[in-house]
Amino acid sequence: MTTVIPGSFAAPIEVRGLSKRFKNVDAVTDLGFTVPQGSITGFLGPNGSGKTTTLRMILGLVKPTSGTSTVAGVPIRSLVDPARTVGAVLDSQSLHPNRTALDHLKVYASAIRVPDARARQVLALVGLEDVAGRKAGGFSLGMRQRLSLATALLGDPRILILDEPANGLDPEGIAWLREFLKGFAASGRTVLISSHILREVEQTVDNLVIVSRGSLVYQGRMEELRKSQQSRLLVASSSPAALATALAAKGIVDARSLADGRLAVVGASLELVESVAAGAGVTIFGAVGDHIDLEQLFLSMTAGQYVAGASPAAPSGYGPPQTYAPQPGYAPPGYPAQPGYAPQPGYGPPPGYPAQPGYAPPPGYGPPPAHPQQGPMSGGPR
Ligand SMILES: Nc1ncnc2c1ncn2[C@@H]1O[C@H](COP(=O)(O)OP(=O)(O)OP(=O)(O)O)[C@@H](O)[C@H]1O
Repeated sequence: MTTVIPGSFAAPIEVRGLSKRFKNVDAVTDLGFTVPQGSITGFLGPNGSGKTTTLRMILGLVKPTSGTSTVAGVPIRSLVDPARTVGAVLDSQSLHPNRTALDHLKVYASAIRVPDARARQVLALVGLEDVAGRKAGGFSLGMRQRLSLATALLGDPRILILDEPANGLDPEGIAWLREFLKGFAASGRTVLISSHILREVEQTVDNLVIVSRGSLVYQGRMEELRKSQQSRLLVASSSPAALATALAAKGIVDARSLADGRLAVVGASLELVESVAAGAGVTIFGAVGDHIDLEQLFLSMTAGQYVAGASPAAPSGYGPPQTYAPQPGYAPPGYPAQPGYAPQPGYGPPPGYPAQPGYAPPPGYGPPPAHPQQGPMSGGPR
């Protein structure tokens, strides 16, 4: 059961008309979506479709060319205590190799002014307490991912943003992450998790935002997308046209001719098709079941066949749900209009966040100078 956090009426993450152009590359174009509270929202798209750029804009690490985004109802730079509202992992590779897991966490605990004791707590949360004294340089990819996640959890945030956290994880690691995130969301908190492989997050996410070439192609609940998957029968017969007519007379109207001469029939069993064919004097030469899986659907959506707001155009009768709009209830009534987002010169993480790799913070800003490599919001501006 989802717990609603009192007083938090704004959507955890709201993106409106967001665009980013890098010189001559349109990385993100007029993107809009809402991440519902308590959801684990998968942010999916092929490599280069603008996911990381979007996450960086939401986190205030990249200045949008146009559009707005809010976290907990306000532009991220307006959050009073950002690390306690949102934790993010953008790059788990940027851990200092000679620093122990515990020391790494203490550095960032100090930067966001949480007690050192919290470092041990988050290590336990991600199952790394046994390697607290080991240097991160010797960590496997999975351990690095966990340590990055622990860093993001230091401020006990109610929103987590994770960029490809399942990347390179083995099935056991993915299963662990799934259970962790489900537990996180079950307490009413919210996760936005990106991936370029639907299968990787299919069992984890309950809501989806799918992008292709920087634009939205689908937004909605996972179960809606699942429902759109239908099995069909591919029937070879002596007269596809006569069979289609006979099926239509029995109320089976979704029967289409394929280029190979077979009839693709949706919503009828083989027994029914055989009996209708027999009644119409049509001979069936053979029939096979055909099931399109979610990954195929995802690939077809991101191959540019579908556009946001349009009806699916797949000739085979398969496609995503007809409406790509947010689900009812996902945009709370009375949700306040977003103020214009006016990024500051020298755009970067909001005050209260440690420095990011590649990010040049103002003097005196960020964690201890030795190795400002990662924090509750890791990664740097591009
Ligand atoms: N700093 C930059 N300068 C120029 N182009 C950039 C920059 N950052 C990203 N891009 C381009 O913007 C597009 C979107 O990249 P982005 O990294 O956001 O996509 P992505 O969906 O996260 O991809 P991946 O899954 O490979 O990380 C790509 O064409 C990329 O080359």
